[in-house]
Amino acid sequence: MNQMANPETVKPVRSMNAGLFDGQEREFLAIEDEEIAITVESLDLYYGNSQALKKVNMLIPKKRVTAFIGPSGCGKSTLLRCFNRMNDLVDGCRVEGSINLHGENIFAKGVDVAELRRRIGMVFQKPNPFPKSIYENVAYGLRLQGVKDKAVLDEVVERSLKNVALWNEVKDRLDTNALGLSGGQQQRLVIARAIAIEPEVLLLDEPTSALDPISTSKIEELVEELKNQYTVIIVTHNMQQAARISDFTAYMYLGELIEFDDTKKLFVSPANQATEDYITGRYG
Ligand SMILES: Nc1ncnc2c1ncn2[C@@H]1O[C@H](COP(=O)(O)OP(=O)(O)OP(=O)(O)O)[C@@H](O)[C@H]1O
Repeated sequence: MNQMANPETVKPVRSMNAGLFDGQEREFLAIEDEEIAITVESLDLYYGNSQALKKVNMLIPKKRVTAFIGPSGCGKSTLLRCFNRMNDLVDGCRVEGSINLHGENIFAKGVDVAELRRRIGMVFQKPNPFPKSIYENVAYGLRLQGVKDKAVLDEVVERSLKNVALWNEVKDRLDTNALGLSGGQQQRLVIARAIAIEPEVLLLDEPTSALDPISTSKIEELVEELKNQYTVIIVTHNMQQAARISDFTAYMYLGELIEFDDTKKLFVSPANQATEDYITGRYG
């Protein structure tokens, strides 16, 4: 699979998808010009006898948003969960191949998985705040690291909540239970909890699919901000969302990476017929 389409094979812009990019006038990004955060090489993953990922090769650019799209069951979440070795928790799951995070193989013997998960934060479809105060949710990771200084904790809690645009909504009730927040607020809180410990990468697994449109657009705006500091990888079923917020998109099908490219390029001028069928709604 070629990571990038040959410019000579680029077809005329399809008007149908071009509309998704109104107001996004920019040059196509080329993976070759990007600093790479994660390198996936020849990755196979099996759940028991069933193969869920097949020889996936992929470069994830640093401080960009990369979206994984594809039909249900194609392996998007499985691949995402590989990056912080969440699949280790699944009985009978086995991987072959490698994933390098800034040059280190995360599957190598001796890798500290807890430390890996500190470096690679994850947010799930359903917001999962702890049944603790708003403050303690954000301070949680730092407390685990042994930070006790109240001034440090206060500063990080405030900064993290400001970064997710939640501070003004909660600053007067930091001691109340986080479960009392709305779903959209909970999801922003969970993202604040993830960034409080300054991960390098943020994995977002369909972070807005349980949210209303207003909360969804707040999270999308937030993702735009987050990429200034973090490498963001997002699984989404929503192609408009991928078009709105991602820089690069990976289209997966039946465990294989079919196409990976600049998002706009992939949507308006895909190199692969299977990608085109999917993004134009002809799939299935
Ligand atoms: N814990 C598990 N045990 C066994 N098989 C699994 C497990 N998790 C996923 N699978 C299988 O692996 C394949 C890929 O699933 P995965 O959830 O990664 O796909 P997906 O593209 O994220 O799907 P969706 O969009 O529906 O969330 C599917 O065939 C699924 O049934």
